Amino acid sequence: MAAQINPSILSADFARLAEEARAVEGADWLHVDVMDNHFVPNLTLGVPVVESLRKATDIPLDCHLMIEDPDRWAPQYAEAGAGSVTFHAEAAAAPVRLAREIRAKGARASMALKPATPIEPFEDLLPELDMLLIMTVEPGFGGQAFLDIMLPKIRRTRELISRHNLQLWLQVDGGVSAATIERCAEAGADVFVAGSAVYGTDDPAAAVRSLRAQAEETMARAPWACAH
Ligand SMILES: O=C(CO)[C@@H](O)[C@H](O)COP(=O)(O)O
Ligand SMILES: [Fe+2]
Repeated sequence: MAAQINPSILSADFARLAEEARAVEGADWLHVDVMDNHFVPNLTLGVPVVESLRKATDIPLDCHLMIEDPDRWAPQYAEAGAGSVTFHAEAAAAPVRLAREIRAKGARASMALKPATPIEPFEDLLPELDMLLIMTVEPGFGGQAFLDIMLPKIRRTRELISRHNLQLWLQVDGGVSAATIERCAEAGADVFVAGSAVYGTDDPAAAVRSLRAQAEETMARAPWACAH
């Protein structure tokens, strides 16, 4: 079973984003953290940068919107060229309508849960999504410590995906590194965001390959993956 590794550019050099995208050649997606300084206490980038990044790399863009009012703004990221658009459940007024609008624009629809947000209330929505993002840190910053207390939520989410026989990807985001990726894969994640664990190294592309090998080795013996 394939693991997907999505380097987060939040840990890259924003003055050299095109070069930093080239530095992770071979990554499955480029994770683009959009922050508005309202939903989270940090400000990063918006649609114009996504449009430029789209022209600068062939790696598909995985936009993680940590913004208020995604119902209004999220479709514009699909139009800007994002291959996947993640909105936060805590910020969306109408998540089903928003997921359908993102899909209608040709992008994969994804929803994120902050650490304190349970998965169970969203069980019936899962068929409307292509990916679910479980935050393993509080959103807003890279380089934070992984929250092990999120592992049960990853397991419960994987169980829901299996029970309903969904093709939903399960992404983890925050503190994912060589020290934590195996726990995430064992619990049921199959898409892994890594910012500081990739861009904090001398060879980001090698870090991507190494993380993917670790995740796939773990998935190969994980009961949930064998049941697929
Ligand atoms: O969305 C976020 C932070 O809010 C993440 O995508 C971080 O950018 C991941 O960085 P690391 O924890 O891997 O350094
Ligand atoms: Fe993110």
